[in-house]
Amino acid sequence: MDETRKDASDTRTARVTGEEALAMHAEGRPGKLETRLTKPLVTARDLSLAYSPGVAEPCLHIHRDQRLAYDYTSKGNFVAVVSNGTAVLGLGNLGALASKPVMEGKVALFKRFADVDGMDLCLDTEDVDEFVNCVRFLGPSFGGINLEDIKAPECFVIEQRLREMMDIPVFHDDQHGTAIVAAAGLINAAHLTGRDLATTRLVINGAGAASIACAELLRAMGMRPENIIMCDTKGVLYRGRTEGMNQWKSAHAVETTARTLTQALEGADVFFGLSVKGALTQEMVQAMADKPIIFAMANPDPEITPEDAKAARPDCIIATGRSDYPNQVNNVLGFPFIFRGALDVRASTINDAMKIAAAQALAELAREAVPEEVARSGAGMRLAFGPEYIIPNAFDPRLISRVPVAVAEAAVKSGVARKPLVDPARYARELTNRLDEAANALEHIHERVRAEPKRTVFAEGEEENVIRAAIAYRNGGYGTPVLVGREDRINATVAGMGIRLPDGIEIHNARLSQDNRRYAEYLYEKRQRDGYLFRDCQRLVNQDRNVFAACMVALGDADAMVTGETRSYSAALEGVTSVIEPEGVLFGLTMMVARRSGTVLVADTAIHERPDAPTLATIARRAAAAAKRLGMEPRVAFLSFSTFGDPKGIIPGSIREAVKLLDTQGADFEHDGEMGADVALDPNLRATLYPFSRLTGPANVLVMPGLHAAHILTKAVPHLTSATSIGPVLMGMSKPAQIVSTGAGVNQILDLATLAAYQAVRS
Ligand SMILES: NC(=O)C1=CN([C@@H]2O[C@H](COP(=O)(O)OP(=O)(O)OC[C@H]3O[C@@H](n4cnc5c(N)ncnc54)[C@H](OP(=O)(O)O)[C@@H]3O)[C@@H](O)[C@H]2O)C=CC1
Ligand SMILES: CC(=O)C(=O)O
Ligand SMILES: [Mg+2]
Repeated sequence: MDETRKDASDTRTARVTGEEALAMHAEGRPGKLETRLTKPLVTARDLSLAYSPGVAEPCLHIHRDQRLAYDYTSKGNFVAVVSNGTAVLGLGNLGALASKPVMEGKVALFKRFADVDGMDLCLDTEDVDEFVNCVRFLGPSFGGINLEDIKAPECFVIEQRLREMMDIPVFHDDQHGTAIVAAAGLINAAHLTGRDLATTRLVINGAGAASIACAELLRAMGMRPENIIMCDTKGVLYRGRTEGMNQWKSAHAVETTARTLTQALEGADVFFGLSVKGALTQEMVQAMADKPIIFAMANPDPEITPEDAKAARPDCIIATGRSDYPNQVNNVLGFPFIFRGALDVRASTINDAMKIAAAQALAELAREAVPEEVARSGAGMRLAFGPEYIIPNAFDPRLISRVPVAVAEAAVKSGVARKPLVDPARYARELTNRLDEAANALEHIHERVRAEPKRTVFAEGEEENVIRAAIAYRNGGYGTPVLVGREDRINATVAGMGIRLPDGIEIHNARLSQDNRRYAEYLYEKRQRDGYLFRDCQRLVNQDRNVFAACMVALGDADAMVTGETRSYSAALEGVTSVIEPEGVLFGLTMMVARRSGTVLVADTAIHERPDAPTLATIARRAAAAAKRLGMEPRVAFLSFSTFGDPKGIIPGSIREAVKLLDTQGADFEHDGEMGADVALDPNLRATLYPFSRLTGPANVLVMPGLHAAHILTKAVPHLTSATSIGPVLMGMSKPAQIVSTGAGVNQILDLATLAAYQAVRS
């Protein structure tokens, strides 16, 4: 993995270091997965229902009718990701155990992008019979089998035999997922360069799982076999070659005089790299036809970098398998959505019709006008159909409603669905609801900042977590971090971390800064009638890093700031607001990202201990506006201990007044209250007890009656559930400044630094 350098010509985004990747995997509960219960198991009654004796009922019903397993168990939404680690990405045979991070990652992607549950199974055998038996006997637990990173040619035999034996979809992702996504990209790249697939000349480097499947799918889509030349470690697969061959390679051997990749590429239209890092040279690229199409898909490092390919041939279209370059041709765009569609119609298999439908849906999506929230996310990328955007971005919210529908319809038409697809339009709507728009929006916020990088001050620059966050900020392409602190202290901390401070991070020592006088004068001008003498201002600028950092932002020497790790929230806020004034009502907005109920915004989580009615109404309006910016349709609930007058109390009075104020102001978003949190979040409860309530779904903006309740809710929930809490994000400052909670970790600091930078992008 490339480490830390980033220069102006580097168009890559979201870069991470190996150290960061290790830290992420080790943090908290190691790995990326855990099991979550979908039913309560609290009381003896729960136990009697979920386990003995109650569990006997579904067992007996399933015994009588196997199809009922889909009604009474997780089978229908559960996919096994199975590998023996013989071809882990492009890293080679790392063995079963070392493949586990990738397999956990695939399960995570299934969940994140298509709400498919999964389990990684790393099988410690290279024996085909053992592998096949192991998987076939596990079949009853799963609705589908996703084979992953098993090397050729064993993968072909394993998949074929399992498909014959099992009545659920068995899909080797590296073969078919890759082929589907690469085919979609090629359809569009050929269109852009005026090529007809029937006459296009393709060279594939690699003759393993992914390569053979790509060649087969492209043949099925109209490419001529003689126009596809495949190479492996021994060179071209030509007719008559005997060395290093097998029956799958032989099926793709062609009549040609070319013997090496270099010779094969002379005049070729397209290169597919499904081999190893660095296999394609600039000289080879220069020998290709006009407007060459280069898909360097080896992971984690491509056959050629986009920078090198573009330098050799500025007219090329280049794609890689990575998330940090434009045009990611990676099976992540395929397997989550293909299984989603297959599972939803209980397909017995994933056939060619379903694969082609998926490829076409992907290709068509890239050609459509890009919705605003996706278009504005481009970091140096042109997110309009063209050479830099031939395939949708993995975070495109339209993928979930398009690809599974195409796959499910193809399954029904080709006769492999065991459940009808009654109303495709309704199915598409249900699919959209499976995706958490707000969680997606966070990625778009990050992308937006990458597109307009900002100079952000990290006020507590001597702290290790702050330094780590600043490095991640810089490596992520969000802009230039400025650490406030003493250079020798910062360097000592960095040395203690066992790393070097990368270029592109600035250090400003508040005590020695040449700007101090300017900052002190600015502060004096502002505060002279609030009891501050000039020397007080000088002392504050010299000694209080929050004041110094805030002056940098206020005077335009930086775009945004983040602080708070070492000070109490109120102390940090006092320092910052002595320089940067609030605009209107200042409040804290916390984003609770919960898988089950979606994202919920909570306000005010930072400032007002007991907000009055006008303040509550303003907070609600501004929180609703923030929800809209995140792509949510706001449903605002004013929370209380009482619901619509029962029981009575003082606080509900001011809440009711706030609701009335919004009504008289003609607020253009759903709002209601006062109500308990359960009533707000459970529309069924509301429908039964309070049918007059005006909210049309679960509340997604919770306006809290006071700081006590807000603080307790947002601090307790992440510990009690799997929800993630981001914030409080300070809303209503006249310049972008964010304050983390005392003792915040690297990710929290980075999150708020990025959000501060985003506020700078928008202002
Ligand atoms: N972007 C994406 O979505 C995907 C990318 N890939 C990438 O494709 C690559 C191959 O994966 P997969 O097919 O599963 O693995 P396999 O092990 O099945 O196949 C690897 C193939 O690469 C060939 N190869 C290795 N080194 C070279 C070289 N220097 N020159 C030419 N050929 C070479 C091997 O040749 P030989 O037969 O002679 O040993 C073999 O045919 C990996 O880098 C992987 O990350 C895979 C799936 C998806
Ligand atoms: C993306 C993937 O599956 C691979 O590189 O193996
Ligand atoms: Mg793979």
